[in-house]
Amino acid sequence: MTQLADIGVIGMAVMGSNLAQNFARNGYKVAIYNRTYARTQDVMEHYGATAGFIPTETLGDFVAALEKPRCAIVMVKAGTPTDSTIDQLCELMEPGDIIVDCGNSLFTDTIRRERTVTAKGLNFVGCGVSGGEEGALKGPAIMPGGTAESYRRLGPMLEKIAAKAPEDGEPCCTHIGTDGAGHFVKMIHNGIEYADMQVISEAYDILRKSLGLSAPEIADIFEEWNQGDLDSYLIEITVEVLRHLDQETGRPLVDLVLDQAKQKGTGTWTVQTALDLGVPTTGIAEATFARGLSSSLKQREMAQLVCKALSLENATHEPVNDKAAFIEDVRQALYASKIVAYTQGLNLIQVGAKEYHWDIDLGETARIWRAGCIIRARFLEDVTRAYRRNPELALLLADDYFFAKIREAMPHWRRLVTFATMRGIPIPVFSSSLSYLDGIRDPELPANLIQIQRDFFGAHTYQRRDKTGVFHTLWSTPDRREVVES
Ligand SMILES: NC(=O)C1=CN([C@@H]2O[C@H](COP(=O)(O)OP(=O)(O)OC[C@H]3O[C@@H](n4cnc5c(N)ncnc54)[C@H](OP(=O)(O)O)[C@@H]3O)[C@@H](O)[C@H]2O)C=CC1
Ligand SMILES: O=C(CO)[C@H](O)[C@H](O)COP(=O)(O)O
Repeated sequence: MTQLADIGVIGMAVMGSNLAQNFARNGYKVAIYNRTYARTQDVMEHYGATAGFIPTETLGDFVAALEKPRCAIVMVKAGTPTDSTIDQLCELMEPGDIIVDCGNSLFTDTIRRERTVTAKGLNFVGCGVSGGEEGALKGPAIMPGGTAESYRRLGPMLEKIAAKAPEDGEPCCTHIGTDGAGHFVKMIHNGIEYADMQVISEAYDILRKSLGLSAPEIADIFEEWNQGDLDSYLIEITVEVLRHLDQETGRPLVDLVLDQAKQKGTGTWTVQTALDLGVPTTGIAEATFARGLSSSLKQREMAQLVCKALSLENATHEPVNDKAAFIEDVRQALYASKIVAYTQGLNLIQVGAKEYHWDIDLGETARIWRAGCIIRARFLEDVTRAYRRNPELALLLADDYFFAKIREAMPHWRRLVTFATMRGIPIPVFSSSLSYLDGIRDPELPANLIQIQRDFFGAHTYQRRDKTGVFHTLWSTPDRREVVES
């Protein structure tokens, strides 16, 4: 009798085919399926011989090829394609089987899908996977949601294919929480990814515009930074990218790439969720808006024309006297802004967990981000330690270790933000992160004025510093008497 598959993967594009190979390399028999069969054939042609796959042409064949209780991973385009694949699977699978969505699904979709699928007696796990093409193949960071029971069955397989942290060899996979928790955490991982990429880009921009450095020269600086606190996958690939020369022109490829950043949506979802939950996630928001600004072609064209006509294109040109000190200012601003982005992202996870009743362990979350995923960094070992010291830590930057780092960065950061502002170099995340810090530490924000303006035009009431209660001033009466609201 033909051996049945331990697990199946649907979707043979980059992520699904690599994930399937990863399972096979780890000793699992894997059934594979793709809507367009040619893609499955292509995978078989390239990897079939070594991988021990069971190729299937129809979803019915795919389901029939799985050992019971069946475990089917869906790795297709997020949104409607994922819905239709899950709907078709529900028709073919049996109670007790598990459908695992490993795509970048919106967590609220996952909550909805889990309800629908479990109502049919099947199990559903929304599972975040990060690491891109290479991670899927060699070991991604895996963020599964769903029930503890599903994790008992699925967890060992996922932990086996997950990345292992270099510090202790632990798998970068943990049961994040019920229903949409895994996709929620993956979404915020991506939001932090946006902020991390933006701060690296701001550093690159300042270095080229202020010091006139070439891409390979900036790569040398980043390579040095990668030996210290900033050691991370994103800095590492930036070094490679900045050194890469276009084969046709011999020029750095980065200089030839259009400055218009695209996005698939996870950053936007993070910001929308942050707004819904009222969590200030300014670094991620500015990073997302910066991508939007770069792609606002008509507006950019108009602004460039107007500024030229008004001779406003050049702000002051403060010279850089001490190049080494300046580069250190940039490094410190990058590091401090990164601490702020993580502070905000992790705060959003805390608030989301409360709202959606998930028991999310932030130390565990940081632990599984240490390897495999796009934001992997030495830094995450320090974040893990901070939450191990205090699992309830409400503000990462208030942890002793990170606060000391912020304190050290502060003069460099302020100097750099001032310099870039005077020079007219856009630094949306460097500057908004500094403002966030200045705001969150300020015992006297101007929100008192906003409250009283709201009371003036809308009778929205206010509270007072000097006594308890809720108050309203009768602004439209001649004596403007204050009344106590019940
Ligand atoms: N690329 C990355 O770095 C990462 C991607 N992800 C997520 O993983 C998932 C897969 O990503 P990726 O490998 O890049 O592939 P894509 O997101 O480009 O999706 C392509 C796959 O989806 C299938 N598909 C598209 N529409 C349908 C449909 N209507 N019904 C059934 N199948 C359909 C395609 O099948 P067909 O060949 O027939 O068109 C193909 O297998 C996505 O959800 C993505 O967001 C997660 C982490 C990282
Ligand atoms: O999930 C990922 C990595 O973790 C993907 O690479 C993600 O699609 C990248 O997002 P965007 O296309 O919006 O930049």
